[in-house]
Amino acid sequence: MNLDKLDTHAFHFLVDMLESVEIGLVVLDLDFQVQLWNGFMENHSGLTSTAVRDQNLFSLFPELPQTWLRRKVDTVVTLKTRAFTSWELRPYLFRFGTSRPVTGTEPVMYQNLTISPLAEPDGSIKRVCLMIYDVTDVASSRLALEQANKQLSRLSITDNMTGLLNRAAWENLLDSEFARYQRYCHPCSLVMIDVDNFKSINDQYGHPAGDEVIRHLAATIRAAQRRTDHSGRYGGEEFGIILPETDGEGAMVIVERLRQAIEAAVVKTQHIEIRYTISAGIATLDKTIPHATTWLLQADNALYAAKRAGKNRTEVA
Ligand SMILES: Nc1nc2c(ncn2[C@@H]2O[C@H](COP(=O)(O)OP(=O)(O)OP(=O)(O)O)[C@@H](O)[C@H]2O)c(=O)[nH]1
Repeated sequence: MNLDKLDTHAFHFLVDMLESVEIGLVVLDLDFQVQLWNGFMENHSGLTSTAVRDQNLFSLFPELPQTWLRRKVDTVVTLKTRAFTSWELRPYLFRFGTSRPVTGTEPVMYQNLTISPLAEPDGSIKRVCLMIYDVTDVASSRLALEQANKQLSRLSITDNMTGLLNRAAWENLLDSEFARYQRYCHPCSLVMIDVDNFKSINDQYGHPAGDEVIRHLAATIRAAQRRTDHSGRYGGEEFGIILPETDGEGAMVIVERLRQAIEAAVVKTQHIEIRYTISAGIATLDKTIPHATTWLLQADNALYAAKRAGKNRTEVA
């Protein structure tokens, strides 16, 4: 655009456009005194251009990231080039509200920011222009998509009925804990748990009541475990718990506490009260176990030994 040839009329509607454009425009001198503040900035900050004129930006907005913005502006002035920051790196510069909040986040306007050097006729830089773009819509759909993807990946590793890990996800962790033992030799125990006489619970009270028992056991396991333990639903009424940093004795204490809690519990469902018990098998890793599947087989064998020995008990491989 050739500014020399601009008549007063053209100048007037150019200023009008700057005032009404849906982008925030702020001109600052090198001491961060505000020289220009357009309509977008007035509307969203609630401060008129007269009120901010010649005021220091950081006094007006003490919450601005001062060190960061000064460094950015320094680079723009020194290199005489534009700088750009996307909302993904810094969600916003000015904390403005929005009428279109992003689901699950606070209602702030997401912003992209461009900082441009404004050259004087002699080529020197004495001012910069901040351009603030409202990208809340873009951010909103991107964040919603990310949330949906996160939920999908959570669903793909979760057992629907119990909320514990499903078999595939749990077996992956079994493999990783086995590999970790090979490298660091920290103690690690595996527990397999099965509801006793579950078929007769189903037969006597019905399948939905059987499901309640499965959910009850899962909730009791979840409540008993440490954050570092990994529990999963291995099959119908069979569960596995991996106990990192736990030797055989430690595992026995944990499992016996769980077994006794289950023995003492009552599952109340549709006016019936169900009591049930569990059997458990423990296998603690040692150097003779060649593979994760062998480890699992040992815990399973211990579990069936517990069943054969009369149920409602824990056996060690
Ligand atoms: N309600 C319900 N039952 C299930 C589910 N998955 C498997 N089952 C049932 O669980 C029962 C398992 O029975 P069995 O493997 O014979 O074992 P059990 O009766 O528990 O006997 P022991 O293991 O020897 O104590 C079968 O009747 C399956 O139909 C489920 O998700 N919900």
